Amino acid sequence: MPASPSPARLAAVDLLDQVLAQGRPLSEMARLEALAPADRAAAQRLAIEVLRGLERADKLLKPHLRKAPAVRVMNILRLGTVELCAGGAAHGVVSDCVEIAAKGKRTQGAKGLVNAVLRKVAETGPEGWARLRVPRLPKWLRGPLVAAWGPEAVAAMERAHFAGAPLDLSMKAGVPEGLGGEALPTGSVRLQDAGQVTALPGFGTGDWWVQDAAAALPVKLLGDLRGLKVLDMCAAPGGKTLQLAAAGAQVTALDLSEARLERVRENLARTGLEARLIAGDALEHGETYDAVLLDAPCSATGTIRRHPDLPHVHKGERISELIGLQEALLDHALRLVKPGGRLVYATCSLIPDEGECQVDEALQRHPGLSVLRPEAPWIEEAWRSSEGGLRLRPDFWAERGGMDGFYMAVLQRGESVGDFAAPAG
Ligand SMILES: C[S@@+](CC[C@H](N)C(=O)[O-])C[C@H]1O[C@@H](n2cnc3c(N)ncnc32)[C@H](O)[C@@H]1O
Repeated sequence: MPASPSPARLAAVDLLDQVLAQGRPLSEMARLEALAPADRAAAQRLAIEVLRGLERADKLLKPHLRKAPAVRVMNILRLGTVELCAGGAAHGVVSDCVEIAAKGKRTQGAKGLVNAVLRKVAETGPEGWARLRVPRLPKWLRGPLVAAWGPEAVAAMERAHFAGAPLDLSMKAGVPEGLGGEALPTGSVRLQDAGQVTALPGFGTGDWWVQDAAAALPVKLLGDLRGLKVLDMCAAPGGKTLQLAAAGAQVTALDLSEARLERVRENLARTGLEARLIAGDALEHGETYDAVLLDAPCSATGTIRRHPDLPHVHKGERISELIGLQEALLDHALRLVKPGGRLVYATCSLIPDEGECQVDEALQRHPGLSVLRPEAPWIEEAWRSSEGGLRLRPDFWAERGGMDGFYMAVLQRGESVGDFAAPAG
């Protein structure tokens, strides 16, 4: 009887098929639910490592393949190559990959190929790996980013994507005993090799939540929120809702997706924080607030170091539609904030059309609108952009382990923006 391959490796190949053959993101992982938590975490980690190193793996495999094999066979080979080049024990990796091929009707015939190719990769691959260039972003994204930030900055971003990301946590109050990690100047706690998140001190007691250090900054720009009525206009999965609630605001968390809002509900329950939840289209919401946070839907290109599947799942086809939605949401958010109140506009995008340009254009559309210069000891001058916002990039804080790409600006409305006429009925 053939030996069973490791469940984590088998699931990692399924995940790679899902992303690279079906164009579905890693976050849709229904099939992983049957796995033990440690195997699920290992499968995700392996799939992420392969996606980060995909360009190198394909270059190393090419000389050993006379013609391109079926996608699943290629994904088995990619997994084996990345593991071997990261120092994985050749015997275990090769025999597991052969067993994964043996398990599938359409891959059984490629068992011999998998065995022969991975044995060759085991001999010379690890040395060749280090000589290959840092994997590049796909053309649809690289072009606009080079135009915006220049070739050197984009090369630095690619190095940050390839290096991956540490785990950043936002604290509800103090840091729980035994958590360890580095206290970042912006207030987050950073763990370099965290392992299983649910096993860390303070998870069960809801003392913190996972949130990239850059993603934690837009809420900080809203200032003192104690007792204020605040709208989180695009709230799910809720990292910023938790921050707003922990800062003492009376929070309304709104999101179009009922399913994603469920994640906000779970996060509130775990942390013991409170917010009013509304599922619906923010463009139809008509209440006014002391402050509004608009963390708008976007290309999410700032999160590629955590989500290397993203450039394979999206090819930029939705960006112009997203830019239109951001503009409509920003105009509407201005009507929902009381005159004199603050609105923070944010996106986890590296594309200026979704950040700097949105604010520039809003200033032209609304003569009563101003951008407030954010002031805080943790703000670095290099982060400031000309229209008054903050631009964060994955290549910043390189010595500390980077940060997600983000854009954020604090807007203050005057009287002339115009109020929202709630739909009748
Ligand atoms: C960038 S995510 C928000 C992340 C969230 N603020 C956090 O920190 O966890 C954008 C969210 O906008 C929601 N969304 C998209 N269009 C919307 C609309 N018209 N009204 C309300 N929410 C919308 C999406 O469902 C998605 O959850």
